[in-house]
Amino acid sequence: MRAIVYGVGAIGGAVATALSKNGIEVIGIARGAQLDAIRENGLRMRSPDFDERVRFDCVSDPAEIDFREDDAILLCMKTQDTEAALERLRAAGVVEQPIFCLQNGVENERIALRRFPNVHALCVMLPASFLEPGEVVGWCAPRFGMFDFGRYPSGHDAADEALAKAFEGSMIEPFVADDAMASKYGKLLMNLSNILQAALGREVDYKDLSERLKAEAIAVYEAAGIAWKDVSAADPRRDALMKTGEVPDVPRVGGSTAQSLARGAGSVETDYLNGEISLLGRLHGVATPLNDAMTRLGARLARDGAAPASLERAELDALIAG
Ligand SMILES: NC(=O)C1=CN([C@@H]2O[C@H](COP(=O)(O)OP(=O)(O)OC[C@H]3O[C@@H](n4cnc5c(N)ncnc54)[C@H](OP(=O)(O)O)[C@@H]3O)[C@@H](O)[C@H]2O)C=CC1
Ligand SMILES: CC(C)(CO)C(=O)C(=O)O
Repeated sequence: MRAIVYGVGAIGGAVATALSKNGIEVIGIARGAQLDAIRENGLRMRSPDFDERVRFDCVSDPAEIDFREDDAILLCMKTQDTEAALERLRAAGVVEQPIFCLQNGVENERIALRRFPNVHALCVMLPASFLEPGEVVGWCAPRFGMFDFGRYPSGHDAADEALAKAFEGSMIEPFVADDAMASKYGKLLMNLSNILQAALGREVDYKDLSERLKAEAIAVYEAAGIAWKDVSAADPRRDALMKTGEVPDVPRVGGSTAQSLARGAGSVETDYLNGEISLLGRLHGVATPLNDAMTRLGARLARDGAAPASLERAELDALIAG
């Protein structure tokens, strides 16, 4: 198998590192300063017990790749960038190769399945940061993280087995699962708080709001008949594989949404996180006022170019009350 890692940020960087170090051929697709840095010096990946620079081929567009039958395409960009990326894959002649969605939320698989027949869902349990070109940090050890994956919408096939083999013994633990989407719906419950952390910062207590966001989502799942699995800290697999630690001289800004704000990316993924709950709520007649408010807040913070932790808790409470 050859891995095409499309979007070499926090997750793509960790994946490219784990696979390259495991002897798998990797081609990254990156852009901007990240592409320049990787081409010049490779990618530095750090975690609480890991600090290495890996080198792998990196291109700026799928058109530069001579695609092969044994390629696995790993989508590692934010959801708002998926459609444009898939169009570039289509233009490059990709048709049958398996496309794995290593992304939060549950919409990427649907976006991909409109265009490609062979789509796989992958639940990413791997907290990582990408803040400087050429550098990615993972926050867990002894593994960077673990993945549940299988064919979309359910089941698994030879492509999943091949990807599991590629990760076997690597810094990322693979789990082939017939119900990977249940893990992804479970993961979405965690990601509903991304926007709270991005707006308020890591030091502020927002547990009460997290619980309310989750309660709305679970009510929506019940109304929609959606199955979900708990992949949070309560997942016993985490004990042996994923202990959160410190990385010397690297401050932790926060999750993927906070990092988008910190990098001034100009967009956040909130429409596909809290917005997914709003969408499902509207489709199934369940009110989701807090997720609605958080979706609006995400759009506002991105529009304003806000920094992470730019809102006081009292301001947020007023905004929710309003
Ligand atoms: N970070 C984390 O801890 C976790 C993230 N996730 C999920 O993983 C997914 C990826 O997140 P994350 O790695 O944090 O995101 P990042 O923003 O760190 O990385 C995505 C990278 O893809 C690049 N990219 C986007 N579109 C293209 C394109 N068309 N061509 C080339 N490069 C492109 C982006 O470039 P640019 O910066 O120029 O936009 C960026 O470098 C998201 O769905 C996220 O929610 C899941 C679990 C944990
Ligand atoms: C759960 C969490 C917060 C881990 O970093 C994540 O998935 C993200 O950052 O989007």
